[in-house]
Order: sequence, then structure tokens, then C-alpha cells
Amino acid sequence: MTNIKKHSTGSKEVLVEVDRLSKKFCVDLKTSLWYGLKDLYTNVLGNHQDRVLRPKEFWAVKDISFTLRRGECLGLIGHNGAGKSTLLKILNGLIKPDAGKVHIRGRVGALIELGAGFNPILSGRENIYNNGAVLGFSKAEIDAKLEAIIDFAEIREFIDMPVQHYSSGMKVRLGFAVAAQMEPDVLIVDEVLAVGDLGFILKCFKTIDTILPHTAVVFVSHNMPMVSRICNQAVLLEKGKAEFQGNNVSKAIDLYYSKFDASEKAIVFDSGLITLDSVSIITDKYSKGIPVLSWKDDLILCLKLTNLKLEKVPYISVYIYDKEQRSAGVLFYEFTNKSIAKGGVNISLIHKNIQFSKGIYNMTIIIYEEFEYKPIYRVNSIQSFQIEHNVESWTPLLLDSNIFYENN
Ligand SMILES: Nc1ncnc2c1ncn2[C@@H]1O[C@H](COP(=O)(O)OP(=O)(O)OP(=O)(O)O)[C@@H](O)[C@H]1O
Repeated sequence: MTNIKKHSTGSKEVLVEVDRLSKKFCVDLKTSLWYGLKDLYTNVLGNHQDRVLRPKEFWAVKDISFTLRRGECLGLIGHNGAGKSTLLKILNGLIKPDAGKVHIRGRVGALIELGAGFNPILSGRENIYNNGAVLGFSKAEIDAKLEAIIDFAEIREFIDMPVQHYSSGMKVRLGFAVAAQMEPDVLIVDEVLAVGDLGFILKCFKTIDTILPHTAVVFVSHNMPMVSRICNQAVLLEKGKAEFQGNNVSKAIDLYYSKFDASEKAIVFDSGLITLDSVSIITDKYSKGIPVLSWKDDLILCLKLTNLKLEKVPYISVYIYDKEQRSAGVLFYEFTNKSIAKGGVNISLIHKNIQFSKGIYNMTIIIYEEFEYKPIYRVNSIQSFQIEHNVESWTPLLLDSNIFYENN
């Protein structure tokens, strides 16, 4: 790995080059140590068989290549164990790849593991000096940055306390403050950022926005809105391999979401006063059993309620969630005729011109005896539906905008 001092040859210089990077691990420690010894011996003899998997080995990262320029932010996404942190650790020089090359130009600021890079028995202040020195700053340069780092981390009262006594959030605050305030050319940020509170996360995004024009950022997260917010390219990792990579971040996010199934129906509360017999969405199009609507279609939800043992007609709320389990909307229904036929009732809830963005949504239905009070029945993920649109978007709504005023 090359790590040279900051130089600028224009705003779009390549700062990170990763070429067919691979890293294998072994599932058990004893075998791993044995292979390590064997590898030492064969390496001395100059005989490399790095790309071959031996029993109990697996590829944590396999043939990953990308190029990142100044001003670009790459999002690394994928489910737990996909290889994201391993890739970051290789980029940061913490572990050696088994195959492939990493070429990094400039100063690297990294926030990889909670507390990584900090000496736990030294104070926050001493660690700032240590980290600054590792990044190649002189004492005078660190002196000049110290106040900004402490202010950014908002841990002034605790700056002389040993880092081992910091809370998780305080460690992340200090780690990000050092990584971001030391003018890195390449900033590597792992999921640990999420440990910070919302105020700090918002501050980090503002900082990333500010330094991004001069920096190449590699960002790992499970939080897709965050990825979408700052990344202009993405790699979706699956068992160490790039399943998707490119500038279409929304597409990468869509593929990531498609790996999770939030559609498992669960009755979480049933008082026995009502039975929700059937739920359906009116459409003539289905994909893998899920009703499909086009953007701006009418959403027509039909419910059949039976076994009514209530004095009055209940209230019904239908909560619609996106793949991120963010609430995308609520449909309310209140019967106008309060007297109910004991046998049952069919109702249709209609939402016209649905403007949800492309993706899969699911519904949770709660039936109340009184308005949003005394729930008598609740079923989660009772009905999924898919919205079709040619625009990839991670936001729940894709609003139609009509031109109100046009000035030529
Ligand atoms: N030092 C190690 N020795 C053996 N296996 C390891 C080691 N480090 C990581 N692994 C394995 O490599 C695979 C990739 O792990 P990695 O931490 O890179 O995943 P990740 O995508 O960052 O996951 P998460 O989203 O949970 O943080 C996992 O199967 C993990 O168990």
C-alpha cells in the first residue's frame, strides 16, 4: 500500500485504486494457525498459492476492484458478514490481502472499529497527538488543530480522561473528529458512526459534505437513507463478491432491500371481538405473488370483517411501511353507519393516485374500538404490494410536480 503526502494535481485525481482484491479467512483458529505456518514456509520458498482455498477457508473479500477520485464517495453495502469491514481494514492497511492491490494516494483518515487506533490507557488529548503523529502532522500542526477537534467531538470535559472510560458514543465522536479534522485525502468510515447520537450524526454528514470536494470517502453502512444521502457510487457485497457496483446508488439500495423479506404476517393482538377474514389489493398484475401497482394508480384495499361482537362499528387504521420500515403513510377508515350487521362487513379503502416511489411496501392493520384508542386487533405485515416506476429512488414518496410558473 502506498501512502504518500498530500498532493493535488486537479480536483478529479484518482486517490484510491483497488485491483482484484481478495482476502480469505479460515473458520477455525487451529487450522488457521497451521495454514499460517505453512504459508510462512512456502512464502520463504517464493511459492505463492494465495488464490486457492484450502479446507475450512472461505473468501471474505473476493476480486473487488474500484477506483475512487477526489470528490467521490463510495458506499459499501451488504448484509452482516458480507465483507465490508474486511475490505475497509485492507484499505486502511490493518490487514494484508491474499491477492490484488490497493493503491492510495494521500493522507488516510479512518474510523473503522470502536476505539481502534486509540490507546485505551492514554487520555483523549494524548490520543489526538498520537493519531496526528501517525498521520504525519508535526506537534505544532496538531496544536493548531486540537481545539477544533475537541470542539467537534464535544467532549471537552472528558478530554483528559483515559479513553478506556469513554462511552461508545464518546469514542466515536473522538474518532470521527480526529479522522475528519486532520484534512484527510481519503476518509474511511465504518458503521460505527451509527453509535453516535442523531445530533452528532447530522454534524458528521455536514462535515462529510464540506470535505467531500477535496476528499475521497469510503462509507460502510446498513442505513440506506444515509448511504443515499452521501454516496455517489456503491458496491453491494454478497459473500465477499461485488454483486452490483456503479453510480446508480438507488439501484444498489433496491437490490440490497430485495434481500430482506419483511412480509411475514404476524397477528400481534387479537381480542376475539372481530375477525379480519381477508385482505386484498385490487390489481390484475402480480410479481412473485405480490400485487403490483403502477405509480399514480389508485390503491384499493378490500377488507372483510366478520365475527363482529361489538356494540359500535370500529375504527380501522392501515399503516404502510417501506422496506426500511419507515412509515410511508396511513389510511384511516371510519364507518359512517354506526350500526353494524352482525354477520360481517366488506369495506374498500381507496387512496387515489398513489405516489410512492418504486419498491415493495407492506401494511399493518390496527382495529380500534374507539378512535386510536382501545385496540382490539392488530396484524403486522398482512399485505405487501409493489409499486412500479422507471425512476429508482430510495425516498418513500416520488411526488408528481406540476409546473406552476415557468420563466423563459
Ligand atoms: N480475523 C478473522 N478471522 C476469521 N474470519 C473473519 C475475520 N474477520 C472477519 N472474518 C469473517 O469474514 C467475513 C466478513 O466479515 P466482515 O466483518 O468483513 O463483514 P461485514 O460485511 O463488515 O459485516 P457486518 O455488517 O456485520 O459488520 C465474516 O464471515 C467474518 O466472520
